[in-house]
Amino acid sequence: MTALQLTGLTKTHPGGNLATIRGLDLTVASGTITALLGPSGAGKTTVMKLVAGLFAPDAGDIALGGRSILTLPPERRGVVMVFQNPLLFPHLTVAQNVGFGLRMRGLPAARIATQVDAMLGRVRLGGLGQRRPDELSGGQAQRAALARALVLEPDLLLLDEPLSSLDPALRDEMRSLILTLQRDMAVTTVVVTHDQTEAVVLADQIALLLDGQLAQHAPPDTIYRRPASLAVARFFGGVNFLPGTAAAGVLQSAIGPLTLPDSLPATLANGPGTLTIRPEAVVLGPGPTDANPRTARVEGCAFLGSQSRVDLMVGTTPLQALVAPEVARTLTPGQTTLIALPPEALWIIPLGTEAG
Ligand SMILES: Nc1ncnc2c1ncn2[C@@H]1O[C@H](COP(=O)(O)OP(=O)(O)OP(=O)(O)O)[C@@H](O)[C@H]1O
Repeated sequence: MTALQLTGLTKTHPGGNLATIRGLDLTVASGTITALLGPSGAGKTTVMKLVAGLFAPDAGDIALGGRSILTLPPERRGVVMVFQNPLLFPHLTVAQNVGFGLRMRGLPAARIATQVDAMLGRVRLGGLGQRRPDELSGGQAQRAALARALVLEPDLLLLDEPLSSLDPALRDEMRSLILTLQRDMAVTTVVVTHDQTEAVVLADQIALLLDGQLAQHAPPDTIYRRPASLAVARFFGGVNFLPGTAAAGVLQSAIGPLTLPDSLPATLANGPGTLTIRPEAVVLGPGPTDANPRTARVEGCAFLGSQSRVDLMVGTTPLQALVAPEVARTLTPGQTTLIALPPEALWIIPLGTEAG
């Protein structure tokens, strides 16, 4: 078992007034990938450096496999970090770079050569071991950096923005390579990223860090459709928010009574809260009869590439829908249209969690 467990982790940087990381509790299950996601400055790199042993926390604990690693030096923690910039040694060959950590561990040369060869094959760099880093493409260099980390068979792999510097085609290739290797080696992994898409495509769980605190920790689909707060919903592109009061499966709101899903937890289905629905879940057209039909005025449409945004007004309440461009092309600003808000797509953010 090499689960990672952070407990009450707190860190104030020298000269900072407010703690950068405040009482962070986070568990990453053994063999899974968690994306530590958050906007620039949220404290993601600080958490990663605390775990790797490059910073010391003011308070809290870091345990790997059930044992505290807090007092261990970085090289004895069983943690390896792969940075966004591959940071290969320019004067060493690719094979020497990949074998560097094994040499530091004092392994015999023949065993290093065998392990390095096998790992280069796994990251599809077989045959390129004798090249220098400046003879590799950006994607190849990043695969070499991944090989250098994984050849050490770490208990915990920390990846810093592993896809963001790659072009879209390479991104897909790197993504599937990371997922394949991570599953094959069952290495507990934390991916640090500010990019929602990177988090969604790579991670089993997303830990969203806002202002040094854990805003929500859940599978990607849950965090998208069931945000714990307005700040979480906004971070994931949520724009439709309707305050109201819920009782008996119905929310009374500015656009009238809205039928809520049966699956809504009882704590959310009773009392005041803010209803949210993702823009891609708003249906243009009549929809099924029980799907909260409304008449809306089309305010405008914007072509976004694979989707179009439609700005709507129901009475005096603005709503946004994301639809296929061919649907948006049939709409004219000023016209009225039927829309539907399917109950299963509705979610309620309770009052008191609405900061941000
Ligand atoms: N060594 C340091 N000394 C002082 N302050 C620091 C240090 N490292 C980070 N900080 C501050 O801590 C805060 C969080 O920084 P951090 O790099 O952890 O955020 P981040 O979420 O990783 O951001 P980014 O995505 O931009 O890398 C920032 O305000 C930053 O200026």
